[in-house]
Amino acid sequence: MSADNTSAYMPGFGNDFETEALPGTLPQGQNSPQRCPYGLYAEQLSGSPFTAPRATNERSWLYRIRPSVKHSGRYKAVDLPLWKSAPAPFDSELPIGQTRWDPVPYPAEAVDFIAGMRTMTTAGDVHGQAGMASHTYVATLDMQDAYFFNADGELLVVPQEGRLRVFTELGILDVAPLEICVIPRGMVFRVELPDGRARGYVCENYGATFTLPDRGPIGANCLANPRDFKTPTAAFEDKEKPSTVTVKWCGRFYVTEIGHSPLDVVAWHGNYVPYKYDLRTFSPVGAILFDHPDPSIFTVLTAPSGEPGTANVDFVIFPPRWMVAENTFRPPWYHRNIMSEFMGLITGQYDAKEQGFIPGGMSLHNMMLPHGPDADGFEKASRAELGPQKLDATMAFMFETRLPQHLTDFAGSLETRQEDYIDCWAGLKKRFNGTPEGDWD
Ligand SMILES: O=C(O)Cc1cc(O)ccc1O
Ligand SMILES: [Fe+2]
Repeated sequence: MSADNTSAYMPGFGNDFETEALPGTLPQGQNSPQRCPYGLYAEQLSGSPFTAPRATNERSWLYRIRPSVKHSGRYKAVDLPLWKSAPAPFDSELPIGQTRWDPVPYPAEAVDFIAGMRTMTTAGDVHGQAGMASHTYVATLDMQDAYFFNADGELLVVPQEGRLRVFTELGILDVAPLEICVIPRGMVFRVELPDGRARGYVCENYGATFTLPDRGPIGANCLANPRDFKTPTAAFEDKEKPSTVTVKWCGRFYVTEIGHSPLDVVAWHGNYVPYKYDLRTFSPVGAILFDHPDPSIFTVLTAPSGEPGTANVDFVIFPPRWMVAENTFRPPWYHRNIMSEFMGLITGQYDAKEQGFIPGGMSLHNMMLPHGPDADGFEKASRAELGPQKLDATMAFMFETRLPQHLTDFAGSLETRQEDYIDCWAGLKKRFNGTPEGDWD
């Protein structure tokens, strides 16, 4: 392990960072000296094509004890049947419809962060590097001498219960509920569970990497500010022990056995990096006179597709905030959406669904399927006396993609699926009675 096995961070989003766990390990003024300091090997990890425009060009230079070819032997196929990849249309026999689940229970057998991954939805095509998958994870076992990397996309991890200690090639991320982290495509890592068990959500993004949304007329501040993103300083393991490296590659899994830790990067520089972000540092902007804006104002990170304004996937949150709009139905309006909305609740209550959507739970409102506040929510919001009101101690989020999200068989047959979810709208009455006031009795 590096010096003292603690995590430390550098602020900024998309920066060109440099960091060394031992002084004097980074070559200066060049990337590939004839011999690197300390006898380290130089290696480039590219997250974009070499020729990508400067604004989207991502790569890091890693100075490591062994080159990555030594962390990869012969691969053999392994099965992780609950981690699914697109295309998997109609993996579930369930007809289309609004869907909601209570939290996935912890399994009886001990599983680590990788074996504990359960795919709920898939969208797009992993082979075409477009689309995403929504997962929930339930983990009870540390990855000790077990390592993993995902060639299929970056992983945006949203802890809901229990902290995660994510050892990556570039350093250590300590992540707690109400924080998130992003692990880049191809980066080796392992996850420990300081609280013994952990549950949360993962967005696997097959497409272009997450970036900060443009703010337009909002200006240079608010929403997610770049300095609140934290990238770890270099940390390494110099560990000679029988170990496994599992790889996800085009939807399949392979394992290779090696005799040492692959987390052996002593120093690195570059902009292809893991990072974490505290959702409490998001500065929401909203309606300060009337009406309910589109939820895109709460976008933390967006992964663009090739089409302007049309995200491969957006990561959107619904954080604590003041509601002040006058003469306004304040919860989300009823709507149908070309994009597909997978939601989770980290803590508290969500204003459109005060009952039934519980922390650790999930919902899916797919392409063009109607949804909005439940009958109780509509009733309450339509009659509420409208003073300034704080929505407090709450944090919901959404993975919203331009592509339809297909349910997995696991999601469709999960025992915590609420078969009666649709009934939450049953009590919505006809109020139209031919008079301008309508019928509010
Ligand atoms: O469906 C949802 O609850 C998410 C959502 C919230 C909102 O404020 C507006 C639109 C929207 O899809
Ligand atoms: Fe919605």
